[in-house]
Amino acid sequence: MDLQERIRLSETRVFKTVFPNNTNHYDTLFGGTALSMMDEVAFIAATRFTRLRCVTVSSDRIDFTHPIPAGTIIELVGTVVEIGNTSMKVRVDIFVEQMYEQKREKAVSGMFTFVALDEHNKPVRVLSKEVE
Ligand SMILES: CC(=O)SCCNC(=O)CCNC(=O)[C@H](O)C(C)(C)COP(=O)(O)OP(=O)(O)OC[C@H]1O[C@@H](n2cnc3c(N)ncnc32)[C@H](O)[C@@H]1OP(=O)(O)O
Repeated sequence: MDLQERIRLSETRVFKTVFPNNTNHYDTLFGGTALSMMDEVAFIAATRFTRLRCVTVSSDRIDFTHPIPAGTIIELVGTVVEIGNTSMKVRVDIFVEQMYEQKREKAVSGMFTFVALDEHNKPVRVLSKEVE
């Protein structure tokens, strides 16, 4: 499998509803909850890309550009966008959709870095020689 195919196949999409148990006193999705969901989706994408044990080593800038109201549907999309030696960057976007109309927009975007580890928790190469 070539690199582009591997990136395509590891793209990870998760839909969720924004119910009141995840909202703040403004009746919008709590930012910390959004970050947790994003890290999880990024983790799944990194794991599906490498099929190795992956840990989050860093999160870069996260932009919250639109509030996410209670009673909406969100889609989180995680994509591997940069591959290092033992690390990789995964971008996660959150799109918000209205339930009862065809309206969708990007609300949050952020970048997470993961490191692949061996069974002794030592960093290992993300890609085998044959994929490179
Ligand atoms: C899914 C989860 O819930 S994971 C839980 C939260 N995460 C964790 O607990 C991880 C804790 N951190 C660690 O265990 C260690 O920092 C490790 C094992 C990830 C990395 O150990 P290090 O000694 O920093 O490893 P090392 O210096 O060899 O760097 C490994 C790679 O990570 C990159 N890296 C290390 N720190 C950072 C950082 N802060 N930001 C971006 N990249 C980093 C390095 O550039 C290197 O990348 P490359 O091989 O592609 O060039």
